[in-house]
Amino acid sequence: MDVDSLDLWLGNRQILESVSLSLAKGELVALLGPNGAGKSTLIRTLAGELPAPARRIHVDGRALEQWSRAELARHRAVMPQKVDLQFPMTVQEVVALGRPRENAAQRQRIIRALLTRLDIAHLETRLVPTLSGGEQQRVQLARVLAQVWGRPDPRLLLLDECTSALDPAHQQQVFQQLCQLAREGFGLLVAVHDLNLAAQYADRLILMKDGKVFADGLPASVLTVPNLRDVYGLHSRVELLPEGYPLVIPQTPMRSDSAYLTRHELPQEGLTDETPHSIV
Ligand SMILES: Nc1ncnc2c1ncn2[C@@H]1O[C@H](COP(=O)(O)OP(=O)(O)OP(=O)(O)O)[C@@H](O)[C@H]1O
Repeated sequence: MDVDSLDLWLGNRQILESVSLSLAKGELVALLGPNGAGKSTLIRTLAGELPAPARRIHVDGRALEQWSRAELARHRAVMPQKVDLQFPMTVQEVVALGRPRENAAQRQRIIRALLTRLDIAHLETRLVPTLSGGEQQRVQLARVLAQVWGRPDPRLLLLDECTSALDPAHQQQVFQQLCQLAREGFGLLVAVHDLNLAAQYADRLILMKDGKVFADGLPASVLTVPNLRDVYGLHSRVELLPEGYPLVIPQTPMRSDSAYLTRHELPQEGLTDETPHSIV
């Protein structure tokens, strides 16, 4: 997938400005940036869900607007940030939604494989609305993966915060699966807030700010102290681990907003009337 100088307006607001990026097969790219930077909007635009100007987005060399909805549905899968399922459907039924026209035996094989990969095989017959937030997130990921599983190229996955509700062990497990998918030839663009998870697993990071690409490159070149200060307004320490990727240790938000206090500056006796509300 290639994006060339993409602008996007919603109503009278410009949300994306001159965004250019590429995503190759076999590549896991993490999309980073503060709240409101434009990550979800970019993912929805690349997915064909928001109307983009013509010839700005190419999938496998062909302009996005030349793909039919059915073609796109077969070749890319999208996991939105929020999936709120209220219907009393089982895990198996929800994952099967990702593969509606497959013959029953093959569909069952795919579902089993995905449930095992995402550590939810034991939940197969449970009703999804009764699951925990993290369990539901893994079910939705399995449903999304079912759409593209075993299908021919191009296989593109656009995932918007697919691990935000997961405990650290399951975050690691899901990202290991995403790396495995990249090795199998998928191209993955994954919006994520966890900088260290992104640094650990992504081949490349794209850091957004105010609807623009601020930095795009290897984790160690993107997750730098100045970049984190300029994009997030965050003081941080960054250490290069022996494993070869950076570790970000967030410190405090910038002092320009005097409402923030470091832990050592917090009042010893609990909150007082003088304590800024923003630390409550
Ligand atoms: N339909 C819309 N109309 C107007 N503005 C919108 C619309 N959808 C999103 N926005 C705005 O676009 C900006 C980018 O939103 P977006 O959801 O893409 O950010 P994000 O980087 O995914 O944020 P987060 O990390 O909080 O999920 C925000 O300022 C948001 O308020």
